[in-house]
Amino acid sequence: MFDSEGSDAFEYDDCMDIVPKEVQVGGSPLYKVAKKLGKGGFGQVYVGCRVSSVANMKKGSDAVEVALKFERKYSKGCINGPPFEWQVYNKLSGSHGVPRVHYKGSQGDYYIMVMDMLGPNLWDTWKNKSQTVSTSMAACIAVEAISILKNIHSKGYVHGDVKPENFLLGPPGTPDEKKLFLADLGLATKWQDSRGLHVGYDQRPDAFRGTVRYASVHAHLGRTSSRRDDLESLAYTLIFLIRGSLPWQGFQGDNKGFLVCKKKMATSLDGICSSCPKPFQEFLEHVVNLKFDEDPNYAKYISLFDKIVDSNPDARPINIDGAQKCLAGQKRVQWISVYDARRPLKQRYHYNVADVRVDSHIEKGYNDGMFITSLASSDNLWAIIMDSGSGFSAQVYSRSPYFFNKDWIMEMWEKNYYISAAAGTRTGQSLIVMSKGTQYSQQSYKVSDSFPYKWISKKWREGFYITSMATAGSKSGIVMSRCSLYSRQVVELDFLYPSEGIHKRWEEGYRITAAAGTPDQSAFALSIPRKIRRDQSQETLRTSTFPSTHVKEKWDKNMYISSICYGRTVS
Ligand SMILES: Nc1ncnc2c1ncn2[C@@H]1O[C@H](COP(=O)(O)OP(=O)(O)OP(=O)(O)O)[C@@H](O)[C@H]1O
Repeated sequence: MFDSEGSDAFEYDDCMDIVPKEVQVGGSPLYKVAKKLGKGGFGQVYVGCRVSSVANMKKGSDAVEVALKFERKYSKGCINGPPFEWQVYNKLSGSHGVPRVHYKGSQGDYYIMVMDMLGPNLWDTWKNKSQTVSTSMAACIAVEAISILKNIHSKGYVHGDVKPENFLLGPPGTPDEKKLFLADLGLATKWQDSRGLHVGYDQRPDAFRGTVRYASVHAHLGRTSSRRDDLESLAYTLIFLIRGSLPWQGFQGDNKGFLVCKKKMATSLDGICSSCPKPFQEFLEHVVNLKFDEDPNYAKYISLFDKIVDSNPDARPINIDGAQKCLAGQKRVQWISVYDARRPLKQRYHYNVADVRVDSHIEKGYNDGMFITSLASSDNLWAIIMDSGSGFSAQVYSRSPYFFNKDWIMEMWEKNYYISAAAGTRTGQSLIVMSKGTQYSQQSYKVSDSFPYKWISKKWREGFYITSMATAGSKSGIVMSRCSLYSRQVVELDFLYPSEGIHKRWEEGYRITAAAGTPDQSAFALSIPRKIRRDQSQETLRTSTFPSTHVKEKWDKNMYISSICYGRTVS
């Protein structure tokens, strides 16, 4: 496990380590030491067969066959007493995806752990399966491994040596044979101190711990381990299992670590992931961009593999219960609607509106003295909110196959109309509404592949405020206007609904003034209005279907939709 490239790189002299023939430690029954199961940098693992029982044996620790992990006293990892791994197992043993340790103690020259007997590791499985695993198997390993790392991380630890050899399946022929475990906690470290704070960052370029082939670039560079490193190693593990190799294999000699690191840094993500299905590259992309102390979004990573994990549980080669639990508490919500307290007004909503019906709904609203105030799109159908309280004096709109049809917008700007609402469909069409009577004096918009925070900041400095936001697929369209409506503005952006952020902002006097959602992000512009209205209350609602009954209940309380967006957000 220490500075090794992979299990194929190990060489041992079996005669050097003669483990006892029988073991009894820490009040355990007596075990006969049988077949060797595996061997790593420090430890050797054998099957132990129970030959006696002890009084009051706890359930689970009465197994007839166990795994015995031997570590030589005074070896590198045990200079100051029992291996550090023991302490980590005290915290993690038996929790989701971690083998259970029943007894531990020393005997003769060894520290010995008695643990659940498990099945083959993923390295052996990979070797026996013509050195590649199916996409379906890799996807199941991915999601379940992410949930196991989430569990280990939630207890304050980083595993530190994520690789195929350390993932074990349950024993063949038992109900656990499709269950995944992550063993070998010998290189675990704490990322969280006893007060729950993140450990401090440091870098010691000479201090490498881990396995060269799967180590994160940060680990190569000697940076303090944090959760991102386990996830990066997991990404390399998965890619290795699918492709059968990684681009930095084959270096030899004293300088190997350095050369591997250099190659890792120089190889593009496309190059590392070539011939892997897209979710694996997306996963790698997410995790290599994690900051030292950033909270990984495990649920989000798991959902990247949604499309390639078999929907039929029986067809899955690995059990993914842990991953599903991880997502279970994560209610998927689609609609986010924002309500403002207003003086009574007439408001109307239309949802699931197909293109052909857009004109008739809008015309009817215009005839009844209403203007469009918010727009959204779900599954290429439109949601249109119209009301009588907009203050607009005239309005035009345009549906187009492009996300923001520049020519039409320029033409309408010339005529003193300003964009007052916009929405885009998953496939890139847009519906743009421009109005007169908006209180805007100048306007600018930007369409981009990622949220254009830099551009927004620049525009803020020039006196513009976000006045509309829309998305089309993963593209964002942000409209900013010079106006005297607000005195300050901020943006809350999250993979989830940024509940905490929004509540904090509300307390500071901000109100949501624009919202947009993509399949994996939601964005809110929150502003402090210049004119303080008497009742400034605001509420948000997240629902999986269009909130038609809720809207009516809100109207009864004089709360009216002020923004609405649709995005597959997770809360
Ligand atoms: N509980 C278990 N049941 C079955 N096999 C096991 C068990 N624990 C470990 N093994 C086998 O023994 C191998 C080495 O175990 P482990 O990784 O714990 O030892 P190590 O010396 O710390 O190894 P490394 O050098 O890889 O860190 C594993 O890859 C696995 O094949």
